Amino acid sequence: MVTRGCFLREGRWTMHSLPHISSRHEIQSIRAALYVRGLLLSFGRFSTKIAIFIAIVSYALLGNTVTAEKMFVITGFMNIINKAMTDQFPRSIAHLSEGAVSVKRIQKFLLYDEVTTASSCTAKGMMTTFTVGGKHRPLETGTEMQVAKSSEVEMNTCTPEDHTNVNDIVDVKGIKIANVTARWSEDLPENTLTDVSLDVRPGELVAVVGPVGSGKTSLLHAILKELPLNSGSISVGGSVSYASQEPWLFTGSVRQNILFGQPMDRNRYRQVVRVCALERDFQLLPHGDRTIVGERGVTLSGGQRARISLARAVYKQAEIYLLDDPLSAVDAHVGRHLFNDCICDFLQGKTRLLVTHQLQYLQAADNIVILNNGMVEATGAYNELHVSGLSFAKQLDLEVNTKDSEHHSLRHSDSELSLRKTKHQNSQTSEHSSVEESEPKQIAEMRTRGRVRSGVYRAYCAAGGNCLITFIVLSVFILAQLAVSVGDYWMSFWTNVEERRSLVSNRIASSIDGAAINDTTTQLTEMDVTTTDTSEWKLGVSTTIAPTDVTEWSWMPSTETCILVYVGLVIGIVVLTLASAFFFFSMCMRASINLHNSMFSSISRATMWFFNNNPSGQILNRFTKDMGAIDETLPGTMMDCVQWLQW
Ligand SMILES: Nc1ncnc2c1ncn2[C@@H]1O[C@H](COP(=O)(O)OP(=O)(O)OP(=O)(O)O)[C@@H](O)[C@H]1O
Repeated sequence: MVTRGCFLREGRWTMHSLPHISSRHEIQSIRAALYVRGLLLSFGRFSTKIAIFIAIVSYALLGNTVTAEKMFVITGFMNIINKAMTDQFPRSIAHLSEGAVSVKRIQKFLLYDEVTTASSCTAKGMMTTFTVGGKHRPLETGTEMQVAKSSEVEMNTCTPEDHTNVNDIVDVKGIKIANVTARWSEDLPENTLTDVSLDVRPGELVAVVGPVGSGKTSLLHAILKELPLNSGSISVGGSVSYASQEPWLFTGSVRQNILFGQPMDRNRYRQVVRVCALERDFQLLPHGDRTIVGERGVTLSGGQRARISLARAVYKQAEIYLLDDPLSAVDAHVGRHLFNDCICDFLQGKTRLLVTHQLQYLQAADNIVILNNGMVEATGAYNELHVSGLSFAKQLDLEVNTKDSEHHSLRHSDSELSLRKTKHQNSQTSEHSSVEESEPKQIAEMRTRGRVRSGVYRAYCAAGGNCLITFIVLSVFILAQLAVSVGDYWMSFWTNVEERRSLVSNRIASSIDGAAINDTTTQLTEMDVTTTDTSEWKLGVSTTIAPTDVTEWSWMPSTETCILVYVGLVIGIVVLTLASAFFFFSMCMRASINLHNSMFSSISRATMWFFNNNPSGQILNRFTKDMGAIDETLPGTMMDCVQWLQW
C-alpha cells in the first residue's frame, strides 16, 4: 500500500492538500499566520490596560510634567493601535499568508516549460499537415479549427485546440501518417510507435488490430495530437469524432450524454439509438433516455456505458470516426449488430479507423493494419493478409473462423430475435415516453439545517484533545478574565485612593495655613478618611494627623504599592491572555488534524457503495471547503466570540 503509506507519512495534509494546499511549508506558514492572528486578537484585551497603565504611572511618577493633553494623546494612540491590531490587522495577516501561498503556486505554474505539440489538424475540411523532425513549419495564425470548435462541447469527440504549426493546406480528405515515431515519455526506453506509415483514404473502413499493448490506442492518440511525435507527420483531412476505449459518462441524462451539447436532430437521434442497440436499454431504464446516469445516477453496465459512449461519437456529424475497441464490452450478437448497423451501414461513406480485438469482423474492413510492438507488421486487405503467412495473420484467420462460427450459432438465438422484434416497437415507445415523461430530478446533497446539536460541540472538543485539555483551556480563559476584572477593579480602587489622597492633602494644606490641628482632625472625620498607618499622613511640616474614625479606612496603599500591584496585574493579564490564545489555537489545530485524519481513515475504508452514491466532487468538497472552514474560519470566529463574551 504505497499510496496509503504516502498519505499516512504526510499526515493529514496530503489529502487536504489536493486542491487546496500543496506542501508542508505552505501549511506551516498558514498555521503560523493563524497563531499570529490569535495572539493579535488577544492583544486587544490588554492594550487598553497598558494605555491606562502608562497614563496613570506617568501622572503618578512625573506629576505635573505629564499634562492631561499628553495623557489623552497616549491613551488615544494606544486605542488606535488596539483597534488596528485586533480588528483588520489579524485578518490581513491570515490573508497575506494565504495570498503568498497562492502567488507561489501561480508562479510555479507560469514557470512550467511550454508544451510543444507535434501534430496536425484540419481546418474546415481542408487538410493541414504538421511535420516534425527537421521539417517543422509554423501554422498560419488565426486558422479556425473546426475540430477545436467541436471539442469545446464534446469531450469524447475531441481534438486538441491547435495553436501549433501547419505548412500545407491541401484539398485532400482522410488520414495520412508518414514515418511517425513517438513515445509517451522521454524516460521510456522504447518508442511507443516506431516508423508508422498509414494512408486512410476517405470513406474507408480501416481496422487496426494487434496484440495487447502494441500501440493501437496510442496511434489514435497520435492522430488526436495527444501523443507528441518525435519524427514523422500526421495529416488529418476533416473533423474528427472519437470514441475512447474507456467509456465515459458525465452526470446528466442518457440523452444529454449522447447529444453532448449538439442540437437535437430527432431523426438522427432515433437512428443512432437504434444502431447502437440502446432501445432495449431505454425500455429497462426507469425514465428511458431521460434517466440520470453518472455520479449519483443510475448505475449502468459496462456494455451500456460502451454503447452510450459509441452513440455519442456517432451522433456527432464528422468526416472521420476514430473508434477505439467499441465492441469489446458487448456480447457477440450485440457486437455484430453494432458492427453491421452502426459502423458499416450508418457510418457508410465516412472515414473510419476501428481498433478491435474482434477479428471476425475484419473481412468487412477495406483495409487492415496489424500493429506489433508499435510497428506496422502488415497492412492490406483481408485476402492479402490471409495469404501472407504472417504469424498474426494466421491467428487472425484462426480466430475469424472460430468467432464466426460462434456468431452463426448465436445469430438466431432468442435474444437476438427478440432484440430485432422489439426494435421498431421500442424506438416508438422510447421516443414517446421520453417526450411525455417529466425530467427526473437529480438527488440533491443532504444538508442538515437548524440548531447545531450538542453532540457536534462534544465531538469537536473530543477531537481537540481529552477532557483535561479542554478543562485547562477553559481554566486559563477564566483566569485571564479574572485577571482582567481584578485589573479593572484595582484601577477604580486606585483612582479613588489617589483622588481622596489628593483631597486630603489639599484640605490639610489649607488647614495648616489658618486652623489648629484639632480643626484639621474634625475635617478629616467629615471626609471619612481613615488609616492605620499614621506615617501616611505626615505632612511636609512634620505634623502628624491623627484620624478620628479609623474603622472606615482600614488600608490605604501608597502610590508605589498601587503601581506595583497594577504592574503585576497587567503582566498577569498579558501572560494569561496570550497563554489562553495559544492553548485555544493549539486545541483548534489538534481538533482540525484529528477530524481530518478520522475523515480520511473513514473514506479509505468506505465500501464501493459509498463511492457509487457520493460524487467525488462532494467528497473533495468535504475535504477542502469544510476542512478549510474548520482550519481557518472556525478558530478565529470562536476566539472572537469568546472575547466578546469576556468584554
Ligand atoms: N496515456 C499514456 N501515457 C503513457 N503511456 C501510455 C499511455 N497510453 C498508453 N501507454 C503505453 O503505450 C503502450 C501501448 O499502449 P496502447 O494502449 O496504445 O496499446 P493497445 O494496443 O491499444 O493495447 P490494448 O489492446 O490493451 O488497448 C503501452 O506500453 C502503454 O503502457
